[in-house]
Amino acid sequence: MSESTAKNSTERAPLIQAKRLGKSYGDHIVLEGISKDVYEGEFITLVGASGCGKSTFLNMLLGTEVVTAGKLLLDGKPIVSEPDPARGIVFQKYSVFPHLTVRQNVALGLEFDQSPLIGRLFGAKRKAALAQADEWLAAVGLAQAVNKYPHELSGGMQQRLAIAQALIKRPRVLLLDEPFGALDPGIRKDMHKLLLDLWREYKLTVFMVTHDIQEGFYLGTRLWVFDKDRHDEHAPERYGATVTFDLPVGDMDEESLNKIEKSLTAA
Ligand SMILES: Nc1ncnc2c1ncn2[C@@H]1O[C@H](COP(=O)(O)OP(=O)(O)OP(=O)(O)O)[C@@H](O)[C@H]1O
Repeated sequence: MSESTAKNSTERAPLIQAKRLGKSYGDHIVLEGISKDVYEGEFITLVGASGCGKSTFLNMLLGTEVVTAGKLLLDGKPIVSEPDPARGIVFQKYSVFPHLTVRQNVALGLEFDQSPLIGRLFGAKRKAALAQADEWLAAVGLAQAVNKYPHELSGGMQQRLAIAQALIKRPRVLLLDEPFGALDPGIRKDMHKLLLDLWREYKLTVFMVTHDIQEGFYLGTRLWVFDKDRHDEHAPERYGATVTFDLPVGDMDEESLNKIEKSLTAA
């Protein structure tokens, strides 16, 4: 990984750049001073205490939260403050239409893109969208479930559906906000394998929030720890969190690991 990072930095421009990035809600500073370059194909896992701003960071990448300090660039340009097919997101909770089949739910992403006013395609275009949905459902292991309704799926299957919904739009950046938090350990393992396979096959750049540090180490090529590096006891909202550790996975020494675990349990 460190070798590829060195190669990246000499040959390619970063896909995403955060420059002194910060986010506040009124007087509440949530994030501050984040300066990072991320290259295409990296897999960043984000860990940190609850409420420290991990989801807020993902939402700025997605464009649903505006940047309030510094810059956040995609391909050298500020991220527009609205969702874009270049960035897909998968949440822990599923967002599906219960009255539509699995296939229809996945095709819907294309229908809304190509027909924003009514969210519906007809004739050959609709057939093509349904065929693409089937391809993505096969890629995530749901080929047998295309005609089922969401309530007929297990938790793991629903999360596979959520991933297919995001991927049908061919995002370059996949944002995952604790996608496997609600799944049993065995199912989680299957989902890890699926995610790694998809990441490699489609050369995705992934940002994934997790509360499970082991998951962060196992899946990521880089692990970011969000924490405050300055505190004001009398005004806790005066300083925001930043990325206090940026670790190439695999290069972890015991001292860093102890510091991370301490910072995660301290808050
Ligand atoms: N729309 C908003 N308006 C005001 N404050 C907000 C808003 N969204 C988030 N916050 C605050 O920003 C802080 C960071 O929230 P965020 O959800 O990003 O944390 P997190 O690290 O993802 O937490 P968790 O791990 O519990 O999901 C919290 O204090 C939260 O209350």
